[in-house]
Amino acid sequence: QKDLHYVPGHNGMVHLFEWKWGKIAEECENFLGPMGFGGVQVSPIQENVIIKNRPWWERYQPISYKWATRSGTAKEFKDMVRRCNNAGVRIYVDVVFNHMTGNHKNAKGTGGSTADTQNFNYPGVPYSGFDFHVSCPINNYQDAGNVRNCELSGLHDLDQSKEYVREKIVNFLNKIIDVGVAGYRVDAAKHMWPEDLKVIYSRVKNLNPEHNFPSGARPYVFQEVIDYGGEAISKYEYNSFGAVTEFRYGIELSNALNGKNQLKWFSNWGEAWGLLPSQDAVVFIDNHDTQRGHPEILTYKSSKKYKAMILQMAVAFMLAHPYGTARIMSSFAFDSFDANPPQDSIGNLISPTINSDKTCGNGWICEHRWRQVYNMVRFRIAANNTDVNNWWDNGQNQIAFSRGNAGFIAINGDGHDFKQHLYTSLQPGIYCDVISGNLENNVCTGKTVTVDQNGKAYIEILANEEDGVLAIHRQSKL
Ligand SMILES: O=C(/C=C/c1ccc(O)c(O)c1)N[C@@H](Cc1ccc(O)cc1)C(=O)NCCCOc1c(-c2ccc(O)c(O)c2)oc2cc(O)cc(O)c2c1=O
Ligand SMILES: [Ca+2]
Repeated sequence: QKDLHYVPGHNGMVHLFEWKWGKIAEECENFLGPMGFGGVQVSPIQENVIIKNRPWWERYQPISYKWATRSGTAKEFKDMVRRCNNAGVRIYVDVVFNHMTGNHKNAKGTGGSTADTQNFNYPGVPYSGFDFHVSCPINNYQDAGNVRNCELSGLHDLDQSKEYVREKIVNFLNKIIDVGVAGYRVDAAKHMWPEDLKVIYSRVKNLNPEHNFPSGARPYVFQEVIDYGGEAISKYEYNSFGAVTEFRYGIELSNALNGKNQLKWFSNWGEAWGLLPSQDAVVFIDNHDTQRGHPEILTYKSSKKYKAMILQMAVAFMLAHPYGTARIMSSFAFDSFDANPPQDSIGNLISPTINSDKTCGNGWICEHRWRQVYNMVRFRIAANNTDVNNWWDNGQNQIAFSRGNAGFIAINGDGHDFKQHLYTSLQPGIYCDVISGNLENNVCTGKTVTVDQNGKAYIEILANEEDGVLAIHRQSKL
């Protein structure tokens, strides 16, 4: 019997990677709330070790469970959760409890804690040698025991089968629930035993009713299990007691839009492709790790405008399709794997500036502020609880489908024009295409689409157009 998890509105969440708490609060009030985004995944809130040059992955080396990072203080975090909840945007915390740090001489944390890492001593928790697995390297992904009980990239591996360790983790997770958070992203879940995770989650409180959650609602827990297939550990070991990140989603869709797969095959996209059950899956195109380690996966890194276009097409498809809970990556520009987030000369994070055209500056990409992205989040809201209907394709990479009688999308992945009269199943009327523009002051700033008395419309996406997508829905009707 699955817990009633509190599932975010299927209108999508955005990962505001490395944003400061105060800035997230503003973004909730000024943009995400008004645009209908379901939630925000924030970077780890627990104190991490300070590493020279401040690589982004220093935040994945905890030194204590104090809420003290470069994103802000405990007070700033609490205030951000309150403001985002009030704006109708839920907060999901990236929690790191598989491990602590690697070996660092004179280790110092972002909250001032010290640790004797060579001797597994973390007074800030406190943890000592007894709380860790004996040091061994993870070196065999065909051996489930090795992957769970040894050190991931040299990071000291906690033993979650120990009552004392469970107690420290559960206390950390419950304090987060107390301030109104809606759930967690569990980092490196693949490296922890499912039965230990099940016990830990069962001890976490229900969501705090003071933040208008349904009474008895359970935290929405989504677990990072990097499973492309072929390893001893499977994503299906984790989805009976929580949601799981579906890593195959981004790969398959990127392949299709990179021409290695044909879009026509996506007519049965979902479990039939070996993906997790829809209600257990968190889906995304790229994430903070794949952006850096997997060049074949689409990212904002638009060395060519073309790349940016097909990322948008992939995100548009993800948001138009009902499968899974969609997460959008919002990044900072980087030119090397380890690159630090935008920071000043003394290591303080520099927040994005918001330009008059709603885009971001200061080295932040803000994919969630791209018109094609936020408009497709609104499409997802308008199409909530409907299925994929009226699938059409041209046998290659031109596809179209409806979502009940609430929405209709067409995608041109071929190198030639898309010109078709198609049944949209929408009410007759004039609709604004939300990819090429907005519905503003009762005018379409982009294309208009006329749906006739029979629900049919002429759909045109020329090969040389900037966006290979056309999308209309019941909220974009004049
Ligand atoms: O590349 C990285 C960091 C990557 C990373 C960080 C957080 C994540 O959630 C993640 O998915 C990846 N870290 C760099 C640099 C590094 C960091 C620490 C260290 O002790 C040594 C090196 C790196 O080259 N790491 C080795 C390859 C990536 O191996 C890591 C993985 C990982 C990658 C692929 C998998 O299939 C998998 O199951 C786990 O997860 C982490 C989780 C962490 O919480 C902290 C980590 O350091 C890591 C992590 O090093
Ligand atoms: Ca482990």
